Amino acid sequence: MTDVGVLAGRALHALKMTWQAGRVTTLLYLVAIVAQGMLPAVLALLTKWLIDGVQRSSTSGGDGSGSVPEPMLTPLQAVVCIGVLTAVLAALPPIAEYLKSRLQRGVSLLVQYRLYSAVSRLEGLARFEQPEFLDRLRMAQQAAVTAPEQVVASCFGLLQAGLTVFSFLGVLIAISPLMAFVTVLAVLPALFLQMSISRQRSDMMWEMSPRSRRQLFYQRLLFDLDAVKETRLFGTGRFLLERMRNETIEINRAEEQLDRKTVTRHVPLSVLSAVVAACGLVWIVMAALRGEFSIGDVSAFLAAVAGVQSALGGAIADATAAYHSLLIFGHYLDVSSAEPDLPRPAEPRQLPALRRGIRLEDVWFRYRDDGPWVLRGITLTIPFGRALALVGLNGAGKSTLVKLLCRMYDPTKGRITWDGTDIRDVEAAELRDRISAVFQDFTCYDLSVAENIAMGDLKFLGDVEEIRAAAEEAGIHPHVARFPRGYDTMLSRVFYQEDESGEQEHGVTLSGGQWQRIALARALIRSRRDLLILDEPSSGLDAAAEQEVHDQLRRYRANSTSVLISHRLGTVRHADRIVVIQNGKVIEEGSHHELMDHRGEYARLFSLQASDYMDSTAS
Ligand SMILES: Nc1ncnc2c1ncn2[C@@H]1O[C@H](COP(=O)(O)OP(=O)(O)OP(=O)(O)O)[C@@H](O)[C@H]1O
Repeated sequence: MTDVGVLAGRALHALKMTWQAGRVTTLLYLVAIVAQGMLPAVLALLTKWLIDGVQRSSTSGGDGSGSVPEPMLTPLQAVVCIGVLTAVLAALPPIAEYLKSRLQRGVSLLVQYRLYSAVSRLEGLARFEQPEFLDRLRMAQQAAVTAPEQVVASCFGLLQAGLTVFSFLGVLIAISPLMAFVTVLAVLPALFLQMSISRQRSDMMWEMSPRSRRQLFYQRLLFDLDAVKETRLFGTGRFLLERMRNETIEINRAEEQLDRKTVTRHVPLSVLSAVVAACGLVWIVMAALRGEFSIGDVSAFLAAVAGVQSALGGAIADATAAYHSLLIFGHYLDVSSAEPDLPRPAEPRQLPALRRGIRLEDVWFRYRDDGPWVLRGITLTIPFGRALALVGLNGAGKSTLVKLLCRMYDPTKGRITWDGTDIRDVEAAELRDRISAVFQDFTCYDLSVAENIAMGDLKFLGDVEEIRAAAEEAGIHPHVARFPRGYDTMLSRVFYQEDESGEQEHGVTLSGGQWQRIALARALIRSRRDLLILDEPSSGLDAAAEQEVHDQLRRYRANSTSVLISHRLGTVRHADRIVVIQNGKVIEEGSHHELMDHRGEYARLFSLQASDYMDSTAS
């Protein structure tokens, strides 16, 4: 159970955000809530005065005598006030609703912006691979949209209910303290029951949240475009559907149990509350018949019992909603205040333009403290102005090494230097600004061709010449030239684009190889960077295209510092230096000819691939 102090802190935080989202709106909303909370009791009091005034006039001929106390207003004044206040009370709900929606929109904007800014401040990748963080992030995304507004709405709802209850009790105490006591007594049993049930409901929702997350996961697999392909082919749709159904059944079962408990306890307690209220009514009617209370008092009592009961019911519902929202809001606060995942240098150093080279010195790395070592004491140099190739079997650690070069993670042991400067002493953003890359698992953005390419360097967004030059270097320009709207063509299956007349039209779907060229163009538009990383840049290309892209890249890489990873050894043979990695260690290093003469792993792999081609041509 989360502690009350923590929940109060979160509620204050949510209220502060609401205030920041719109001060005037918050104040107006508060006024509307206070008015809505107090007006019913004021109306009950006015009604009592009206009835008492009418009774006095009818029993004493208007001379003001008799057992009924003299009301503060004449019947006419009371009627006018009742009319005006009833009109105000009728107008308030839509106004309050409008103010609430306005606040909700402001808060959502603020909260979402803060959440996603906090997520973008995480510079490394490690957090995004922790299931616990991802779960929290998912809950925080949910919370970002709904929780603050729910917390605020619930807090204001509680305030309104509290005001209604206290103002009714105030009216009753003025008539008779005993009557106020009977009213409270009548609602107490139901109140305790609701409190206990609401706590159990919140706990149940919390316990069920892992199931709800799994339910969402299966749901997504059932309509996600990439997943649908496999679920159709492998026929796994029904299997996933069943799993989703089972999660839902379990959640429903827990809800059903609690609902049954609520009904079986609620019915007798509600009856008890009604009996106490009825006894109170009998008592007050008897007392009125004895002349101890006026008819106005009886009417105020009836209004107060109904008002207090319904307000308390509303208050409990609001408290339950607030409790649940505050639990979820905790995830938002955790994520938005998450510490940086990569240690920041106390006094960041400037990164000089690369002149000598990048060096890995005895670099050890594992993804988790309890995981296996992926890199085991790698020492190698990427010389300035030279092309280095990394070669090795699947899982050898090549991509991991590249991620360390970009400082997506820090080495567990050892260091990486840039002309002698440890890259941990430099701001990660400054380091990355010096690097361009095509990753093995590059991103396909549902954006236009031009935007997809300019994502490599946003200063070229809108610069048609630069975008086209990068596309030509990557060999995608001839394809783009055939697209209906050239570089403005949307590359998406899930979004439409609008033509000049505002009509929606389909975008273009690219092949894997075409996407790879777009990713290459994105890396190439990031020109004049110190280091170019190419992790399998041509794996999806046909043989002729691969040859063409590599010839192009060779010209592009001449005299610049680059790292190329490829399983096609024919494409790495021209590199100035080739490093062979096996099980996270460098086992061979040299030029293509040196390594072939050495007759080690590289020579074995190269001959294997070459013989494969030879066999194919021979047969
Ligand atoms: N994010 C990660 N978390 C945990 N382990 C990982 C992660 N990424 C990679 N690994 C593990 O690290 C090892 C090296 O993976 P890496 O991707 O660096 O190999 P690679 O040489 O690039 O392989 P390939 O040629 O298949 O691309 C593998 O055993 C892999 O399972």
